[in-house]
Amino acid sequence: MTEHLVDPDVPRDLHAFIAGLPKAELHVHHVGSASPRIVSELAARHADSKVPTDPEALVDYFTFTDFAHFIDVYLSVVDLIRTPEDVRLLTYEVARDMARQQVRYAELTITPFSSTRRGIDEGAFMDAIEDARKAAEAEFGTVLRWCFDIPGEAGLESAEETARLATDDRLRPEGLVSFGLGGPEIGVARPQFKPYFDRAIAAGLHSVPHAGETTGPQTVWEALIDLRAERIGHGTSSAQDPKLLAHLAERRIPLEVCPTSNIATRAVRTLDEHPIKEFVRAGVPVTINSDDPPMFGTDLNNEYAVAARLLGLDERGLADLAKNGVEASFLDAPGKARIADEIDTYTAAWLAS
Ligand SMILES: O=C(O)c1cccc(C(=O)CC[C@H]2O[C@@H](n3cnc4c(=O)[nH]cnc43)[C@H](O)[C@@H]2O)c1
Ligand SMILES: [Zn+2]
Repeated sequence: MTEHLVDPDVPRDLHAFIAGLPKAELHVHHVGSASPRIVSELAARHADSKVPTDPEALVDYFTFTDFAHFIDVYLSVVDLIRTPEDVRLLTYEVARDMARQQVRYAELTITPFSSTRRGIDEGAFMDAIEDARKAAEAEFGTVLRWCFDIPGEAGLESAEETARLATDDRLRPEGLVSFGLGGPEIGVARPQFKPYFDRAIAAGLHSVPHAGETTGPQTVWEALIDLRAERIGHGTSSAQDPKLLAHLAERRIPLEVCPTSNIATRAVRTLDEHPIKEFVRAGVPVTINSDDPPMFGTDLNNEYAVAARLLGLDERGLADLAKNGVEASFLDAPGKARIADEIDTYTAAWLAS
């Protein structure tokens, strides 16, 4: 258990249960998962960077005034990823951190445009993530899949490049399962990305845009209608629209909820005001995720502890939440059944002990 992340309002044995619970993570960013250990190593490799090398100083550096400030800091860490070897190191080490939290399966959101525009060769980039994926699965037992996302604020040039990298048969990596849209939402209308999502969907990818993180429920409707979203990244403002909640519940469209992220970027004022309870009450499938965990001073286990507190969950409730993540994933049916069985076996053994 990571001591600094122990929520005093959650019993210690529930923290211990969460720490051992097999989990799937569906909303977590590649660069945003770089721990102080990884950031320090990359910053030391590239000494001209303004990113601190001292893990202690990173805590202050990762304190954000608003979403725009978060993106500025995020891009300064992106600037540390300069070579295919940096890409491989980041990916492999992120998987190691996930395995320590009993993450069995993760869909990692990667922004290839940010790397290719900084001069990393596209083929070498794909080889680096695939090499790390295979090594991580063999060595840590964590299965990684990729979501390639458009960094919305970088415009349609980035959308074109992301769609090309995701759909070109010579480049498209084996682990790619979905297509997303990230970055700021204010001033970056979702419908303009429809042609790129159409191409990705035609190529067999699932649609998982961010929507309703920093804007209202209309953005979530646009993600559903224009981008044919199968899951919604965040979807926080959906709580403001009862018809939207009913639609998400009826169509079984999961929300990728990341509670601590929403506080860190000031999208929600306090955890107690987080709408996760409304989502559950409305019957919307809720999954728990960490988004950019070290940047937000959290990890997936802590997000489950936060959810346990906000939703009043015991071990069985937490196991159901973990199974929501498995069910909402893009794993095949035997893969889902394997992790769900593992969750049940673990929970039964825990309750019997
Ligand atoms: O890479 C560039 O050169 C570049 C230029 C202009 C704009 C951008 C971006 O907008 C990058 C945003 C980046 O942020 C990622 N991200 C991480 N966490 C979140 C989140 O909670 N909500 C939205 N976006 C997030 C996202 O994957 C983009 O890659 C880049
Ligand atoms: Zn995100």
